[in-house]
Amino acid sequence: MEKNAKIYIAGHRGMVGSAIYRKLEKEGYHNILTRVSSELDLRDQKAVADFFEQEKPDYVFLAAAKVGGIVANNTYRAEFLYDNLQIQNNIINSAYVNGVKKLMFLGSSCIYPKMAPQPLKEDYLLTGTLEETNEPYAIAKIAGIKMCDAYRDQFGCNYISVMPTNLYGYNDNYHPQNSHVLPALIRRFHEAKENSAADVTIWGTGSPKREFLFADDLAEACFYLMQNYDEKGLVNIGTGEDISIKDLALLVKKIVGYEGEIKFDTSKPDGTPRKLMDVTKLHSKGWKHTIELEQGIVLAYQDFLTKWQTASAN
Ligand SMILES: NC(=O)C1=CN([C@@H]2O[C@H](COP(=O)(O)OP(=O)(O)OC[C@H]3O[C@@H](n4cnc5c(N)ncnc54)[C@H](OP(=O)(O)O)[C@@H]3O)[C@@H](O)[C@H]2O)C=CC1
Ligand SMILES: C[C@H]1O[C@H](OP(=O)(O)OP(=O)(O)OC[C@H]2O[C@@H](n3cnc4c(=O)[nH]c(N)nc43)[C@H](O)[C@@H]2O)[C@@H](O)[C@@H](O)C1=O
Repeated sequence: MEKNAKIYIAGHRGMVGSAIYRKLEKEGYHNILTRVSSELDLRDQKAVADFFEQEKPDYVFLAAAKVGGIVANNTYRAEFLYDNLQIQNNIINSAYVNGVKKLMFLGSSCIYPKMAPQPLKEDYLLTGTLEETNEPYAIAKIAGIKMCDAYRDQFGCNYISVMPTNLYGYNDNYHPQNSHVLPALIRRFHEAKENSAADVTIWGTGSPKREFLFADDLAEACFYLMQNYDEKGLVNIGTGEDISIKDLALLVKKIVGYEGEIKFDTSKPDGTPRKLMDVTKLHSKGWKHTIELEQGIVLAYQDFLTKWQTASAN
């Protein structure tokens, strides 16, 4: 990407989009195009077509999506399917119509079958049944991969698809029900410490395993792959290491400094038992993560504290 290229980050206010924005700024890119959802609803086909026709971006990072944790995915099933299909269809087609040089589509590790062998290799896509709680979201993400591939096959578009593992970091969503596990635990342990609560309840059995990548590391990978990867199909982005939800809870508890007990609410879903990424392809392209889990949680907790204190002061 040339330093004066016009680069559109869809979803620049979100956790991932804001990390990509910081990375591009740090690298000296100054022609970054952004719109918040209240200015441009990416589900609106005409609005997106007009925006692309007017702005003619050179490159696109597609990091806008309806996103949430296991309960949000399972509750807002229609929105996770409709919004995500609309957003990605509108952007990918408008990018083609307006001659975008390269586009990156962000999927998710939930595209893989629930019971796929571990670690998850890219060629396990579409080899089995999906996890029920996030099937609508996963189907939208699989359609996004296939859109990019079909536009490459038929029209020669250089559109690439990356599949991040579970993410956390600055600007995360700390909603008590709709967030992902890591921000949810940071908030719950923090509030329990502040209120001297005797125990903290976490969802499910604690036995599922998840892999976590700090969003700024993901942004580094996205930037690297945008310069060095031009292939059809998909590439996993992760660390290649995972942890049980119970051990994750113990780690967050330690970092936050909470001293009470942990309880499990087994009426809440566990979801996929394990989704460890095979990162062989990513490493072979020349990129590896740098922020380890404990260090990342410390950074995320500091970010949470800053925003929490700012919010309580207002
Ligand atoms: N968080 C995670 O653990 C993971 C995320 N991903 C993927 O990474 C990408 C980014 O996720 P993340 O940053 O966590 O999500 P966030 O929820 O933090 O950000 C999503 C962004 O999408 C924008 N958006 C949503 N709906 C619309 C709409 N209708 N019109 C315009 N903009 C819209 C929002 O814009 P605004 O702020 O202006 O409203 C928001 O900034 C997504 O594709 C997601 O699927 C993949 C794996 C894991
Ligand atoms: C990124 C990814 O995110 C989702 O899939 P998920 O990996 O299951 O995500 P999660 O972070 O919500 O949960 C991980 C595990 O943690 C347990 N858990 C414990 N306590 C809390 C808790 O308090 N909140 C949440 N959310 N989970 C909790 C929870 O029961 C589960 O076993 C999908 O959106 C999917 O589509 C997707 O792409």
